[in-house]
Amino acid sequence: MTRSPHREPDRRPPAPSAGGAIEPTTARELAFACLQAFDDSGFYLSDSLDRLQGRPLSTADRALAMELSYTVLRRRATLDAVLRQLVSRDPASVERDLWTVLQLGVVQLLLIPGLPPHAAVHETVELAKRINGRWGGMVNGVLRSLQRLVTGNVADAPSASGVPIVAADPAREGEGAACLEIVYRQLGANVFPDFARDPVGYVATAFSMPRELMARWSNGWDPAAALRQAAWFTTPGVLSLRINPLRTDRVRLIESLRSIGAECWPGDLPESIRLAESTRIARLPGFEDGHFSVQDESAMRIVDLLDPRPGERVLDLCSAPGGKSTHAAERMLDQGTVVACDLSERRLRLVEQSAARLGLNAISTQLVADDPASIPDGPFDAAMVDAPCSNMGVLGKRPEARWRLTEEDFQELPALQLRLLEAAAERVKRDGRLVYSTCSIDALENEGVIRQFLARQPVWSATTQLQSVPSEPGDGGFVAVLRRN
Ligand SMILES: C[S@@+](CC[C@H](N)C(=O)[O-])C[C@H]1O[C@@H](n2cnc3c(N)ncnc32)[C@H](O)[C@@H]1O
Repeated sequence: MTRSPHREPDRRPPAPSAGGAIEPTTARELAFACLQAFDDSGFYLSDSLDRLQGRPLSTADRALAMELSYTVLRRRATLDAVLRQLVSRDPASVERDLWTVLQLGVVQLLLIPGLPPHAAVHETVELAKRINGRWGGMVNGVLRSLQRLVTGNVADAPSASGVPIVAADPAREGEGAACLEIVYRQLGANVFPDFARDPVGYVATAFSMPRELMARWSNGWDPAAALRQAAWFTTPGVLSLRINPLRTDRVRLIESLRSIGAECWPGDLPESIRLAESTRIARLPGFEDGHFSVQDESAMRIVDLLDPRPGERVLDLCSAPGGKSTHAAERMLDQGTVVACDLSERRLRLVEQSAARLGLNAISTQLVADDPASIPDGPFDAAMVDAPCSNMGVLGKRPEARWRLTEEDFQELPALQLRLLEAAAERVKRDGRLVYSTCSIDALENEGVIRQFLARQPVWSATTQLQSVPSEPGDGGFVAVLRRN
């Protein structure tokens, strides 16, 4: 994706960070360090969680660090609205890292049910003191004020004083938006705009959804639908696994997952399984032995539509980290070749690691430059372009994306996407298939690119164009199947 400078959700002018780096030894410290790395350098939280774990933390601590840091990033505008009520100083003058510690405290007291409040306050004050000896008193004061501000009531309708908590109803888990339950924890003060009078302002703060992005939603502006869509994007969504048919079958994998207490059931595609709750994937039985990969069902549809067959030569132009290349090789029974290209050498290593874990030999990786001349020559029987995009269909899974996107991205990305699609198309043989996909729900990146492509390349026609709606039941995205006439 085009890198844009990171913007604070509430566009606060940058205050000095004043924290310095810490070597994390607790869940809260790890969460803070990941957020600091994101603010300093734009690092993905998932990368930081792996990188910063200097001293081994327990699985429970790591899971808590992940929940804390992801929730802070997904809900930053909401946390800021609450903090503005509590902090007497001008927020713009508060050191950035101190503000992050305060956000971590508010998340624990308001948004993550089940955390004991005294531990949340104590641990957060200790974290503040460790980063900067002078911060403990202020953090303690703000969090104690927040405890007094919470009235203890819970409502089921949006209001200016209710902080929405979004959870999945366990009885309906895996059903997408249908399983969402939203409850509102009441505060003794109004912190959000009134939903009825200013629905855009309300959703932007109560659900931390940048206004510019909401304006681009393809469902138009229906306040109730927008609220549910924003609520969905505060959750990581449905977790699906794709079985590797060369190593196991769906019935056996479901049995072995259930044998360790992981609730799961078959998904819509023959190779998909839905899990009831997110879990540490590498610990599931069969992961190391390559019995499955993690992949959303909307992403599985892409290779399903490409329909690669044993013995074919297939180009995957934007392949890393390898979700679709490995799926294609599995569908081809590991016979033939998937030429997996990418611009990023580091990410191509991930394709190789996945192929090795899954026992696939048909994948051959190829580093390319942003120049069509570096792409391997055709002819290919089939090609896919799973293009770099805005990630607008997966904002819950990619919490960083919502704060990075700019208007310029929506100008630059379609031009890059069209260029990549044309480069792949040139290498597909007559009667060959070409699939274009994104994990965006933005028309400019989807139908818009296909329209331009068909106008410029009359030998191609589109046989299918599918838009997956976020939460129905998984990620949002787009796929088009093109045929050379
Ligand atoms: C959406 S991701 C691909 C995900 C992948 N298909 C999968 O299923 O795991 C887009 C990828 O495009 C790569 N990319 C960006 N610009 C590129 C270019 N000009 N040529 C090839 N790859 C590019 C990025 O490095 C990134 O890995």
